[in-house]
Amino acid sequence: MKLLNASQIREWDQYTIQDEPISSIDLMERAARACRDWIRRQFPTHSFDIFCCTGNNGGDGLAIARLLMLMRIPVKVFIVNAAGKASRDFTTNLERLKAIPGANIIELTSGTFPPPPDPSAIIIDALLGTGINRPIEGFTGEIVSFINAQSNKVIAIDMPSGLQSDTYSGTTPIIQANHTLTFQIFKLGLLMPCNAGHFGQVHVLDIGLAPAYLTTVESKYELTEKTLFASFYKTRENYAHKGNFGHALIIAGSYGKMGAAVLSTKACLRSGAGLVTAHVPGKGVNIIQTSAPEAMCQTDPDGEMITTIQYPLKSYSAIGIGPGTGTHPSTQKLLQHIFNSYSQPLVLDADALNILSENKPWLNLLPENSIITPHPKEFSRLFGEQSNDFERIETALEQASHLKIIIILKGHRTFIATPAGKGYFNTTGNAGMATGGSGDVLTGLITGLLAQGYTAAEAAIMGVYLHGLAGDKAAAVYGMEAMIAGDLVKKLRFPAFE
Ligand SMILES: NC(=O)C1=CN([C@@H]2O[C@H](COP(=O)(O)OP(=O)(O)OC[C@H]3O[C@@H](n4cnc5c(N)ncnc54)[C@H](O)[C@@H]3O)[C@@H](O)[C@H]2O)[C@@H](O)CC1
Ligand SMILES: [K+]
Repeated sequence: MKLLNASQIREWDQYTIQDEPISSIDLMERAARACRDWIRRQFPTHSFDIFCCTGNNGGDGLAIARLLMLMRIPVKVFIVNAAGKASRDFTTNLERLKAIPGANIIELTSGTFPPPPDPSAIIIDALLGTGINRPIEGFTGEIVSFINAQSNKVIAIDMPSGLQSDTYSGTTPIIQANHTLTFQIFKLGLLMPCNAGHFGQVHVLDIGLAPAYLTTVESKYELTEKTLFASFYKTRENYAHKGNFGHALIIAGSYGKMGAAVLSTKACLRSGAGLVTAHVPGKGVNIIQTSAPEAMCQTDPDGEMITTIQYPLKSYSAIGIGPGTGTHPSTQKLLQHIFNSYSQPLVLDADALNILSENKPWLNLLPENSIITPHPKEFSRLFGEQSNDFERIETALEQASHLKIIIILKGHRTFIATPAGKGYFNTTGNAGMATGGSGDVLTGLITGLLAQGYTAAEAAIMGVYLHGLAGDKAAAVYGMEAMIAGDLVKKLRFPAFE
């Protein structure tokens, strides 16, 4: 699914209004009904204090208030800056609400604050949505602070008021919601970790915008969903043999960190690679051969770390380097040798990234379409400190296109930057994956996908998606706390496509 910016979303609304056709007020009603249904399902016994400004987000709030009242649910409506310029659909919805007997509508002007809400009431924030084009100030800002100071649950409609959908919002007054009911599609601002305290849990509500618009619109960002995965996925031929699925080499491990080599080798085997070889320190041979008997093993002349490769690399269709290798100068020298002698894409993680951050000019030696998988700290060590998450993904895109590599910025919504200038946010995975060895599994998996002939961008997107999916399956069995990286390997599954 493409991600759209605020002006594209406005265009999508207008497209739907003309294409369906549907009037703007009826589209608002459809959005309000979707919110009412969600709210009723989640909070069937609560009362609601609904805060509205006078634009279309406020119009949504008024329509939700009316729909809840019609179900005999207690609702209070507060209109903030009632004297401000009202949108047409806000005005229509205000008339409709006033026509309901017993409608409790309170207009708030500068300096008048509402009484504290009933402790069991839920606050609905329908102050401002995607129309925001400047920081919230003045009385509206004071109302935002008033809402944030209450201990009541807050549901934001479309966007938490004050939160920009496309850019960094800074430290101006912004609603801190427990839930955000956003319309039709994720917004960039609802994917950024720095905004997590504002959006809470995000629920995308289908308001029936015309799907045809999405096929015509250009977007820099996309979500990795099953349909995207399916568009890359290569079905296996009945007569295929192991030679069709590449030979992956995993260079990993050091004394005390052989687990990293085991995890990435096993994940590489589960990726579907035809053959997998693990290059490990001499003393690690028994560990690998016992725990991953399906893999072959090359041993380093050094017993405890990786220093030398004495065989030609060109017979390997993909190489993954870094899990648990350490950063000893001999390992660094080997890495430089590989950069200079291997021309196919590499997958680099963990200590390989630490080595790169100590030798930044080597970034320019990376074979085209190599894949690096930094977490935010590793990313800063490689490319400098960023002041916020929006800046970080922009830098990732710039560096991916400058260095002609794929950058996988790991996090809750892992971001994949491609050299073509496109960015993908992953939709699978959970906080249980924040555990040692999880990254090693990802490295092995992506290396194995590359070895099978998937392009670097495809391997990165599929690998990250499958890795998260395995995490979700592991969390369903063990819970987020008890799951460990080895469970990700066990739970790796390719989705079934009809
Ligand atoms: N047909 C449509 O366009 C639909 C729109 N919908 C709702 O409409 C919202 C967008 O509505 P609007 O474009 O009217 O915008 P908003 O309701 O988000 O904001 C209203 C107006 O406030 C002003 N404003 C901007 N920044 C401000 C600030 N910091 N402080 C105070 N005022 C500020 C602007 O003039 C803006 O147009 C969406 O978020 C969604 O909730 C939904 O009803 C679905 C259908
Ligand atoms: K809002």
